[in-house]
Amino acid sequence: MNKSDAPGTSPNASGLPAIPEGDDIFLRAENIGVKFEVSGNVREQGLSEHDPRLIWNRRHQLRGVKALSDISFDLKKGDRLAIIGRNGSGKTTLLQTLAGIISPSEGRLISRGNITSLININIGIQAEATGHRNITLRGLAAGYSRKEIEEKRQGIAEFSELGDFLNMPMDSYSAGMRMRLTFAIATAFSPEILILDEWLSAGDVAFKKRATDRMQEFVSQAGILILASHSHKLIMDNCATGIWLDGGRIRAAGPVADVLKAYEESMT
Ligand SMILES: Nc1ncnc2c1ncn2[C@@H]1O[C@H](COP(=O)(O)OP(=O)(O)OP(=O)(O)O)[C@@H](O)[C@H]1O
Repeated sequence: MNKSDAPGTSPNASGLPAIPEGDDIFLRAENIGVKFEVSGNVREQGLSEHDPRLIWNRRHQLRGVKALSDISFDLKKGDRLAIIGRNGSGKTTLLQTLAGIISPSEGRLISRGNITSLININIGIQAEATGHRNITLRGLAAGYSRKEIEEKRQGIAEFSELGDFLNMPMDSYSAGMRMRLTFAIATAFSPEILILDEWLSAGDVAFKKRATDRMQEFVSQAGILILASHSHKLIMDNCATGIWLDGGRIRAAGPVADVLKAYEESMT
C-alpha cells in the first residue's frame, strides 16, 4: 500500500479526481493490474486457449495470465461496494490486492485507514498458544493496543462460550471450538476498511444464528465495505454500489441494482 501520497494531488492519468483532503478513511485503486506467472498446459490451468488474458512467449508457450487490468475506483467513508462477476473473473485477486496480500504489477493503491480482511481468519493463529494468548496476539497483530484488547476480551470469551478452555492450548480444541474462537476474534474489532470474500458463517445451527447476527453488526460498523459475493440477496442487503468484473476488467460500475441486473441478464 502506498500511504505516503499527499491528499490534494491533481487529477491523474486514470481520470480519478484529486484525493480528498482530511483524515477520513479513503481507498483508491488506480489502474491496478495483476499478472500471475503460469506455465504448462492451458487446459490444466482451467483456462481457454483464446482467453485474452493469457500471456505467451515467442514460441507460443504459456507464460502467465493477466488476472486484472486497469482497475480504478475511489471509496470513501460510508461506501459499500459489491464486487460481482462469474467464476475466474478476478474477484478474489482484486480483494487480495486491496488487502495487501498480492502486490499489483501495475498501478497503485492509496489508502487511509486500517484494512481488515476476513479472507482467511486462521492466519496468525498459534495452535500451541492458549485461546487467551491468541486473543492478545491477534489483537496486537491487527494494530490494537493492549488496553483495547482487554476491553474486547470478555466479549470474545462470552461469544466463543469456551469458558476455561480459553486457558488451554488451541491445539487441544475440537475443530468447532477453534472455529468459534477464531470467528469471535475476527469479528471483535470495528473495522475501518473491511474486505470480505463471501459472508463468514460458521458452526452448528445455534451458533450460526448468533454468528450471522454478530457478522451483520460487524459489517455495519465498517467505515468502508468491499464485498465479493455470488449471492444476490447478500449484495442487495449490504451494498449500495457495484463493480462487475469480466475477464479481469471492469465491465460496469454504478448503483448496485443496475450493475447486478446487467450482470444477471448477461448470464441468461
Ligand atoms: N495464484 C495464481 N496463479 C496463477 N493464476 C491465478 C492465481 N490466482 C488466480 N489466478 C487466475 O486469475 C484469474 C482470476 O481468478 P480469481 O480467483 O481472482 O477469480 P474469482 O472471480 O475470484 O473466481 P471465483 O468466483 O471462482 O472465486 C483466473 O483465471 C485464475 O486462474
